Amino acid sequence: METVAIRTLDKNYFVKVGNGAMDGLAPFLKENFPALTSLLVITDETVGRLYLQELENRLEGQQLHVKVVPSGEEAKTFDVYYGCLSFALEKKLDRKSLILAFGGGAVGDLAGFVAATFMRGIPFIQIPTTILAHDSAVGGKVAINHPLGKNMIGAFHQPEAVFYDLRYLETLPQSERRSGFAEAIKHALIKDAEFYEWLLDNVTRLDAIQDSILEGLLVKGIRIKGDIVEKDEKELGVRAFLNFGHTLGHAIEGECGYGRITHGEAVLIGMLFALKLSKEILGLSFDSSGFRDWIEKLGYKSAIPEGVSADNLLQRMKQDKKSTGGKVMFVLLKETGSPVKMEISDELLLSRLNEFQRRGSVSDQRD
Ligand SMILES: NC(=O)c1ccc[n+]([C@@H]2O[C@H](COP(=O)([O-])OP(=O)(O)OC[C@H]3O[C@@H](n4cnc5c(N)ncnc54)[C@H](O)[C@@H]3O)[C@@H](O)[C@H]2O)c1
Ligand SMILES: O=C(O)C(=O)C[C@@H](O)[C@H](O)[C@H](O)COP(=O)(O)O
Ligand SMILES: [Zn+2]
Repeated sequence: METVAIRTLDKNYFVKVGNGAMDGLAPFLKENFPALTSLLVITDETVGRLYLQELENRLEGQQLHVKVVPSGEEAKTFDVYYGCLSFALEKKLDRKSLILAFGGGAVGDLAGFVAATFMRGIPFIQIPTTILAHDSAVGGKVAINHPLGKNMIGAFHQPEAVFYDLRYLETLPQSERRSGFAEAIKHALIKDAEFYEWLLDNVTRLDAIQDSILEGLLVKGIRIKGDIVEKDEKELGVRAFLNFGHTLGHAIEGECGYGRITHGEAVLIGMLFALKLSKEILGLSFDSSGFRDWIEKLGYKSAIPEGVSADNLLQRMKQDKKSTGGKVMFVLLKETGSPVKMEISDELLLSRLNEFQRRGSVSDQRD
């Protein structure tokens, strides 16, 4: 079991990571929230079916309400968000209530945004249940989607604590393991070349990452994310580096329809594209073939999904949160572990996107 401390201007909290992390939840509540009036668990249908009873047992004696939302990106809609607020009002939550976000990143983002806005902000705790959520549960970005853009309606609202019990990950489907691992690759690429090499050597199958390795790589990712968030909580500078691969990734998610492609898979395609731009523009020295062979073996798609238009992607990227005045900003790498944010012209983007699309599959994209 590891404990990672996160210190932001807004809040100091810890992330408990490991098998059995959840044993700390009830004592934490007792010690830190003695005047708690009620708890609202927000979870999704899948996680609820698998683990809600266990959570309820842990919280026996508490005034507990449960809101079950649809699984996946469907949870991050305005209607679901509004439904959660109505439920909280009907159940008479107050400012001494606390929300438990019990699920993957979609539930965490939704529940965190409910907590950020209910009565102008009440506390919440993240209880992540996916690999991806080693990223999403830390750092306080909470949001729902708009048809015109990913996470466009949101806030910064740090959790009181994160209890990351890795036993939950045992039931994760392969596609979700793959999605989550993409954010670990991102953390390595933006911050730690050695960690990236270690991942290349040690992670060769996503269905069989040994427990000891899994915990280590998730903790490493959390530390990388935590360090960046501590320096720049509200994304005025270096936090944008955590967006590596997301400029195109979010555009792909929007164009495909939220939930049709997982967040991690879209971000991985975005990282491939950003690596390509980094080589061309910044002379990044990087073994693309090795990278492609590796992600191919892990089962990632490496091409923009068919039928998605480069023009539409460009329009979406112009509305990205990093972009201003319609100028598209990309996170690129000077070297592995050394990101920079830079403006890329519409002309260059369109031409490289068209090229990237034409080349199709991963094995055709060797450059
Ligand atoms: N706030 C942030 O900093 C941040 C960072 C990265 C990603 N995100 C957001 O996170 C979301 C993606 O998160 P995610 O990949 O965790 O997705 P998710 O929450 O949609 O979960 C993926 C799927 O796995 C199921 N699931 C969850 N836990 C499970 C378990 N233990 N066993 C079996 N099934 C389980 C869910 O029901 C869902 O169907 C995206 O909306 C993305 O934008 C946010
Ligand atoms: O925490 C951050 O900052 C990130 O960028 C992490 C990303 O992995 C995550 O997908 C985040 O939600 C994207 O943020 P956005 O501001 O581009 O919506
Ligand atoms: Zn992400």
